Amino acid sequence: MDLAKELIMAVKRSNSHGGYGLQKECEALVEHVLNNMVKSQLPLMDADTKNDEDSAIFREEGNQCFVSGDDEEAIEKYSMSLAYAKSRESKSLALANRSAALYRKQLFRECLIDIDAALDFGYPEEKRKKLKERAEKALEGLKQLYQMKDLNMNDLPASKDFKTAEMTKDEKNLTFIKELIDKEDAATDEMELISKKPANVPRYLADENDLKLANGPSDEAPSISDGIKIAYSEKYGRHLIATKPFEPGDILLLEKPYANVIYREKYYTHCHYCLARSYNLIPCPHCPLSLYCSENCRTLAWSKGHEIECPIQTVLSKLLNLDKDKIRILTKIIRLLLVSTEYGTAIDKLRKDSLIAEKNPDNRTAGFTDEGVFESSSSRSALSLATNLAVRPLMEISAFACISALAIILLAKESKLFGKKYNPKQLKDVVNRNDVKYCASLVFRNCVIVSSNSFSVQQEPGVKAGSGLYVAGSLMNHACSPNTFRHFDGLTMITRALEPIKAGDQIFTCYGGGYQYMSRGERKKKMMDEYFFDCQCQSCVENWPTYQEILRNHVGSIAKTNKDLVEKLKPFRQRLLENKYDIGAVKNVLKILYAEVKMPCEEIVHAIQYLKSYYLDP
Ligand SMILES: C[S@@+](CC[C@H](N)C(=O)[O-])C[C@H]1O[C@@H](n2cnc3c(N)ncnc32)[C@H](O)[C@@H]1O
Repeated sequence: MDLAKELIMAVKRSNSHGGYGLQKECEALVEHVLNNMVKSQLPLMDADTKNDEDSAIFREEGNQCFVSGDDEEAIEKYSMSLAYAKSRESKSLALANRSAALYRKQLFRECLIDIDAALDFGYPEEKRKKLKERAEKALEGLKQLYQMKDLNMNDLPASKDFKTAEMTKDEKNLTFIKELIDKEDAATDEMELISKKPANVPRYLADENDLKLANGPSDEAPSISDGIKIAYSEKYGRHLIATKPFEPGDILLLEKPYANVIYREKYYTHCHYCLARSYNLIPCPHCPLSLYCSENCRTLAWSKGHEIECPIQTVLSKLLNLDKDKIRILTKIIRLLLVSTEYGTAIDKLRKDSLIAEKNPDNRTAGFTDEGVFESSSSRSALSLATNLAVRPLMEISAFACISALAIILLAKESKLFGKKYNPKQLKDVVNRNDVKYCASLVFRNCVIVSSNSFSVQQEPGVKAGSGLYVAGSLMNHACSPNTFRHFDGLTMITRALEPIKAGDQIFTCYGGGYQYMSRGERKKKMMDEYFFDCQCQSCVENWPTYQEILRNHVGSIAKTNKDLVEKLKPFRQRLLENKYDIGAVKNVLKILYAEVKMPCEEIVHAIQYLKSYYLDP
């Protein structure tokens, strides 16, 4: 058996449940791959940089989309053009063109911000007349929009979404737009109208006022409700068990991500830092790949990793033989390394902490801090998440080891994480340094941790903008018919009860293979291939029909068989006919139905859809 295979087998044999207990084996494996990699010819590392030629190409593509009436696509292309633009003139052209598409999309506020920025960047004098006319029309449009909404400018709500501090420099100054508005009094009102963003308060917050865990936070895991405990068993690994009852809609987990990244396909539509959809993206001044919704996000991102990631990202984007999945995993493992080592300043501290964590033989409390807490922001807790190393195929472990070695080479060559940037000749020595070897083992562990534990961040229903590592959320096991569902407030993941939950029930989430849309065979295969377990949830054991089949065949319907129950539900049905978002009525329907009938049942399926729409509909 060759050495690499022997090292992989050692990793598999380490048989640790979570991320701890395999440090030595991981380090040996990645060290071996790293040493081979630096001895061989490294791939050409060309950087994707800002340049006016590419900016012009994307601007032209944007123009074609604009002419064909596709404003969304045009805005995205113009954002690309802005990101690649090097000269002030190219930036002004991209911004001016984006403002045209924004105007047509009736995004008047965003249109005005772009016009102002275009003028600020020195938009060519001979074309300014048209731009200023657009600004006047956009201002008019904005006023009409507010009148239509019957909103007094003074009533514009200063919601929690209105982040004054996060407005871009251009938003705050709006110098040129100010010049357009001549009367002083009017100018104040109109400037207010442009800079104040109408609040977009989610429906549930209007009712609930604030997001709060049902029963408050637990002492052992503050992101989890006090009515839930962390448990461990051979069959389920770590998992969550209710110790108190919950009603549909109750918040069971409320958690910010330990680390998050944007998906590549959202680079030019979403903020790289907070993952919000933005039509006014502003670019990183150094690379053509990262854009932000505000100056505040741009500044925060720089100090929280982008300074290190920026040069790596530009090289990654041009590396041959790297498909989308490999780039995605590389981005995630580098981000996780940066967060856990506090951007390279705490490598030694983390190594010492790992030694303490490795000594805990108890699978249930693996990753608990010295204070006995499973903490969403703690590196010790994050690095304790399930790795599935013992059951992963050899090929996958070997691919992860190669990806990890590549990550370390990129970090050593392109960033100053290890003190300075090293040239190819120096790499042989660098990779044998203890801190570098430790980081190599960490990125390898990160590969297996993120592949078993990441959640997609969906701030708008159905739109997966990026991926986050939610440490406490990762303790939830999967069921194809889960008793919870998730939604997002910014980056915060909110997990709510979908049905009445009893003390003693396990808390399940769905990893993506729901019974509603997938056959049992497909689901079981997905769970085995991606998460290495044989799903034994109720919908798998009983082979429930899909949603479509339940609705088409009226599966389990009470309409004809249970007249008393139908009568009991009548007042709530009436309320829902009048207002589909009457959450009190939905919760009552679910409580009554679950007490008297079993799934699969057509009426429960309907009620679940009402519950989800209340929290998920825009
Ligand atoms: C996100 S983790 C969940 C927490 C994990 N049980 C632990 O011990 O940390 C995902 C892994 O948990 C295990 N798992 C998840 N759902 C399961 C289920 N329904 N039955 C058995 N194992 C499950 C699988 O090993 C899966 O790869």
